[in-house]
Parts: sequence; C-alpha cells; structure tokens
Amino acid sequence: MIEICGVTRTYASTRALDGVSFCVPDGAVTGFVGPNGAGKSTLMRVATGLELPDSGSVVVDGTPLGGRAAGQVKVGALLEAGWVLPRRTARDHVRLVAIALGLPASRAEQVLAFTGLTEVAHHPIGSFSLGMKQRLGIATAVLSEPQTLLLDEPANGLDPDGVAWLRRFVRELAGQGKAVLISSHLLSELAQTVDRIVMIGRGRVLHEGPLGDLLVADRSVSFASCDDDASLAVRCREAGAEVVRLPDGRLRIAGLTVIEVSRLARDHDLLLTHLSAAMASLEERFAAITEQHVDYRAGLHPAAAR
Ligand SMILES: Nc1ncnc2c1ncn2[C@@H]1O[C@H](COP(=O)(O)OP(=O)(O)OP(=O)(O)O)[C@@H](O)[C@H]1O
Repeated sequence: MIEICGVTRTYASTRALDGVSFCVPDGAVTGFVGPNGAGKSTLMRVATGLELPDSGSVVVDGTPLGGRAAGQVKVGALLEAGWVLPRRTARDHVRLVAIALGLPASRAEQVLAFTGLTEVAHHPIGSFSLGMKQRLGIATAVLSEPQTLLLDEPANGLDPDGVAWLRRFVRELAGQGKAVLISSHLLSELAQTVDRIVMIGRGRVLHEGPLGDLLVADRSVSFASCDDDASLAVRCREAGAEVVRLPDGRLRIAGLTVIEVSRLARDHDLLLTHLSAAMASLEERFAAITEQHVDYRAGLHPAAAR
C-alpha cells in the first residue's frame, strides 16, 4: 500500500502538486486521472522516490519512502517509454536490470516471454515501436515481483490485444493482493479495469473513492412509452427531475428513481416499453468534476467554427 500524505512539489513558478493526499490500497487497481498538466507524472516520480517533494511524504507499506535503502523499496514503476539506451538489445537491457536487482537471467527471460517480447529480444531497443517500448517498460517494472506497481500511461501505443492483456494482467496482480496505481487518459478502458479512482486537477485531489460510487452518484433513469410520453415528462419535471430527450427517442430523467418514475407512469395510465436505471460514464463524471480545472482546452478549427 502507498499512502501519499500532503505532497507538494513546485517547479519554478509552477505548483505541480499542491497538498496531494490519497491512498493506493493493496488488493485493488486504482485509476489515476486528470487533465493534461494536472500533476499525474510528477506524483508518480515523487511516489517512486525519483523526485523529492517540497513537503509531505510518501509511505510505502507503513514505512516512509526516504527511510529505506533503495534496494528495500518494493515499488515497480513504468514512468515513460524511451529512457533506455537505443543501441542496447531488449534482452541485454532486462538482464542488466535483473543483475542490478540481484535476480537470475531466467527471471529476465520470464518477463520477456510474459510481455510477448521473446521473439524480438535480440533487437536494439531503438528499433522498437512505442507499444514495444511500453511492453519492455512493463517487463522491467515487474522484474522484482513488486508488492506495489505504478504505471504511468501504460496503454500508450499498445494495440487492442495489448490493452486487453494489460487489463487482465493488472486485475490478476490485484487478485494476488498487490497495490496497483495506473494513470491513463483512456477513460472507457480504465473504467473496465479499475476498482477505485483518484482524480486530480491543477495539482489537487478532486475526487477519491470506489469507481462504482462515482458512477452511481449521477444515476438517472431512461424510459420509453408507446403512449404519449410528454405528460409523464411534465410530471417528472414537476417532481424536480431534469428531463432530456435522447437521440433514440427515449427520455432520460435525472433526479428520480426507477420506482418513482414507474409510479408516475402508473398514475397517468402510461404503458412503458422501456425503463432502466443508467449510470454515468467515467468520461461524463470526469468532464463534470474537472470542468473548472482544465488548463489546455482545445477550440474549434477556424474553418469548423465558421
Ligand atoms: N521537470 C519539470 N520542470 C518544470 N515544470 C514541470 C516539470 N515537470 C512537470 N512540470 C509542470 O508541472 C505540471 C504537471 O505536469 P505533469 O507532467 O505532472 O502533468 P500530467 O498530469 O502528467 O500531464 P499529462 O496528462 O499531460 O501527461 C505541468 O504544469 C508541467 O508543465
């Protein structure tokens, strides 16, 4: 488990992290999301001890990060692809890291096989695609079978098969009781992978908690009727709900439960052909929570804006 306690990190005039506190528990995959420049990569570097915070601390399995010898820290990390020597082969790279960690060459072969790189392990890393470099980074991160794994945008460049493999892999680690923190901008993929979400914006935690709670918080009901549904929409609005017509013709109601809508339909003799509770998507919740914390917002191309 990693506990991030009041971490602040400033670069010149930029406060990348501003009193960030959250927890990465064992036995779960925690998704770490935020707009560009929110501070995710900075937090990952601080959490692995690569950078020191200005204030605050990182506690790994009950011991402050600064209080351990480097070899005792059981944190594996994928921080960014492309930091390796381009002329070194993948096999030499992984073997060198294995030697540095006191692990046998057989373990290096194991992680190469596990990440699907055995066939290309004799190639120089400089010839690798982004996805292959990501696989190599993941292979290196898991070499020592760490109790805690931090992955900064691991799905970057992975093909669909690789993304599915990554999802199964981190779920398996959580199943073994390990703590996994994974940052990504691929929110729909992340929603299929994580148990918990930490959302940051401009260096501050905006939300932390189970994924299910985050999505259920914006629960709504959608319905369709073979009768005229306009009167039911009016009744729902009178009851304080927000009613929106969806492109497929159904009505979406925020603010009432399925039972309340069903009761209103019965009272007005309306036959419903569809009634279901719908949860918000992670994209929708992300957009709503980070709306005021986005630094780089794309505009319309001038031609499209005309
Ligand atoms: N080494 C550095 N020197 C100066 N500023 C930095 C440095 N590293 C990060 N920053 C700044 O700190 C802020 C947070 O950057 P960071 O890379 O942690 O964000 P991020 O959430 O990972 O962004 P992205 O999603 O775009 O990868 C940004 O304003 C960035 O410009």
